[in-house]
Amino acid sequence: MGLGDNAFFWLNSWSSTAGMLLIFILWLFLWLTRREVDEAERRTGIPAAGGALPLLGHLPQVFKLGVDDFEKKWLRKKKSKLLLSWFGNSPMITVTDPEVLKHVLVKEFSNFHDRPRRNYQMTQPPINKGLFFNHGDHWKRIRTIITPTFSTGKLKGMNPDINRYSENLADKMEKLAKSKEKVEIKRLYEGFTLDTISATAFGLDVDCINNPDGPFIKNMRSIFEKGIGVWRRIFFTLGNIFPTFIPVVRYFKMDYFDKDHLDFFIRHCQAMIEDRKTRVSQRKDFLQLMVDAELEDKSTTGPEVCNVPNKRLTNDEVVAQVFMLYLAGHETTANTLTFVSYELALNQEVQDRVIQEIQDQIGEKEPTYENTNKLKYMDQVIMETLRMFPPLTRLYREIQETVTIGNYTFPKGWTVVVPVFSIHRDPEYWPDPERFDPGRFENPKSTQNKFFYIPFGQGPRICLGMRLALLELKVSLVHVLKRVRLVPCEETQMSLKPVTHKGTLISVERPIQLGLQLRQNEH
Ligand code: HEM
Repeated sequence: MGLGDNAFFWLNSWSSTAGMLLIFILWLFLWLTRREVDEAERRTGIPAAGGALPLLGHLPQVFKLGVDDFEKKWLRKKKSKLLLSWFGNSPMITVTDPEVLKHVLVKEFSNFHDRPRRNYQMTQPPINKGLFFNHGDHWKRIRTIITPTFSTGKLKGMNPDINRYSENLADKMEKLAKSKEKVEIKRLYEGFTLDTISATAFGLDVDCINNPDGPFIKNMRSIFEKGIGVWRRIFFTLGNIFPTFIPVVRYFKMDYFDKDHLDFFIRHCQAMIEDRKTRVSQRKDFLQLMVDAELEDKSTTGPEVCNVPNKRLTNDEVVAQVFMLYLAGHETTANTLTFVSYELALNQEVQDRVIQEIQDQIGEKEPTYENTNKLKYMDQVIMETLRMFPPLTRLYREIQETVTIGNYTFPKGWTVVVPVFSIHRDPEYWPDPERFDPGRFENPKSTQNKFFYIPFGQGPRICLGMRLALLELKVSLVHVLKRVRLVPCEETQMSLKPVTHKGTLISVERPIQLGLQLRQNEH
């Protein structure tokens, strides 16, 4: 054997040894992962999805199937209503059992009161002081302070603003109907919800429907519509999957929202707060109510002492709450109006009944908080739409302390996922779930406190703006349906498969287009 042969022999045997070592390491990792999964199943009493990979967990399956189908596949396979899975190295417990959900969202609330802390950790101040991101005593204090700003009396005070912008919306739709233009319906509703939230939050008259290029509203649109860009998306995904990556996101001051546009909003909001503090204002918008709440009790210590039930909000906290109202109240309501309109266009007999009810109950009067309460069938239509298209498709909770519910153990620090969209389309609770049928809600009690219907969440962390949203939805629909009939056009998809895997908010692949017909020609 020559020198070259020798080298070849060593190289050959080195590479086969390295290969063996690699296989062994891979096997070891797989074995350790398998052991971790077995141990987690044993500890929690909850079956785990198969095929977990080292480091990645079930991510490859989630990317391949979409998160809802991934969960459905394994829940079915394991014949279970709870499922364990790993997103990277974050353990998740998916819960679809209404009985267990009752405990998670209400009965054992003290153990599940927060959304995962990574949401808060990956959002920069002051925006992370908003109610949605807040946790523990901070959340409790802020929720207590701002809840009265959504009282029945305050909502009634906002009714005239909602009517004004609904009227604008109906005018615009009437014009479009006259010119026989088909419309991308969500664009209109987004303008309407931005107008309404600007008026109710700030007292700002932006008239986004007719004047979409005003500086403030252009800025708000940019915050919500610009998207977060590739790099930020990568950083956030990594932070979500590997919590150890969160300090990197924080170090680079990565924010979910575009910094320049956000700074514009913060400056604007702070100037308005200063103005409201120095001038007596008659306005009863959210900004004023929050500034008043801050001034109500000057005797208490600073808000940093979170377990003191004081009623003071700092300027930063007021800014964060107002921003959050935009964030939580804009897209959710616009989406719901879009899907209601889509279903009414496709189900003309339902639309006829809603129109008849408006005529019977409201007639030529202005829609108000009181008289819209009489629109029982419209309620059913809205409820059924929220069943089929819940704007928030998933809820998340972080487990505070290890707790046992029935036969299951929920370990501290793990995340509970509530797949609202899947629960709302589960045939066990909703026969023929793909069919739009407002009749399901004929008896409103049939779904009250039932944890298989949770479009606004449930328990102490339920949507704070629920009643405002319902008022906005009903008042605007009254104005619109008095003037125009919603009809399908050539571009309207006859069946809609919502997208639920691109984040928590529901969306559709292609924008929904509808036709509009003047109602005055109907008689
Ligand atoms: C149809 C419209 C809406 C739907 C379906 C909706 C749904 C939801 C859901 C599912 C949650 C999470 C609940 C949970 O985690 O248990 C939530 C939270 C919240 N929503 Fe809404 N929402 C809507 C409109 C609004 C509006 C108009 C506002 C205010 C202007 C608002 C303000 C909030 C706030 C502040 C939270 C956070 C509550 C907390 O963490 O304590 N929402 N909403």
